Amino acid sequence: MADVVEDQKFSLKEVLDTFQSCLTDNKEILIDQYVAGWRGLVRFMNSLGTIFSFISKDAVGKIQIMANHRKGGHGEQYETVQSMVKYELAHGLVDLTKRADHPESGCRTTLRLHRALRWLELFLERLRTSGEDGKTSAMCAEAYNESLAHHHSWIIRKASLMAFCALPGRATFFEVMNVGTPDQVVTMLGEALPLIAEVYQITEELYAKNNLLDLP
Ligand SMILES: CCCCCCCCCCCCC/C=C/[C@@H](O)[C@H](COP(=O)(O)O)NC(=O)CCCCCCCCCCCCCCC
Repeated sequence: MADVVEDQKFSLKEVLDTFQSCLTDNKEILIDQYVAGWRGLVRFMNSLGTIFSFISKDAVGKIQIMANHRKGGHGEQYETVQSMVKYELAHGLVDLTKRADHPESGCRTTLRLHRALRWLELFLERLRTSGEDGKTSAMCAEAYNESLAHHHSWIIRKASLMAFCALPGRATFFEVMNVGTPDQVVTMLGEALPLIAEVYQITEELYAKNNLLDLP
């Protein structure tokens, strides 16, 4: 796991830059950069406390699956989300209706991260527009209930909502982001969000077009 999540100081700028660099000129999504964006986010989450380790563990597992696809014999087919979808569908490498021979397909793994990206977008938007006394746990829970919660079991929903209660207040949260003053954080969020939303939208449309939005 050490090669997946290194112990470096997190900066939100890094996520902004990484998600920016994952979009090619013709709007394809580069998997290396997409996965690197998630690595940065997981690193940040780890710095918030061990209560988030069950989330971190799942995310790291998925990051590792995608890294393995890239390192594997067909790694070049996994350069972008678009080429991955084309390759895996053409070769019958995706379990479409029930989990069977391909529980670690790139398509279903990316779908899980993709759904989490929607949570991130909703959460960051709430953080950006919140007042000084805004409650991060409530913002996080609202964003979760509007997105990922629809795809999680009762027990995962309960555990997640409990973990969110351990989130630090807005001021501390902004400090840990390591970006600068609260105003600078808000500016950074304003710059990062349209890119995250674009990456999400492109993936959503690609998955919808290929009937992949409900992969088991
Ligand atoms: C900062 C607070 C962090 C809040 C994180 C909110 C996301 C909550 C996700 C809860 C996942 C619980 C663990 C288990 C999940 C799996 O069941 C489930 C389904 O997988 P399966 O089909 O293979 O079984 N997995 C998933 O939905 C993927 C979850 C991936 C979560 C990645 C979360 C990374 C969070 C990074 C936070 C960074 C905040 C940055 C703010 C500037």
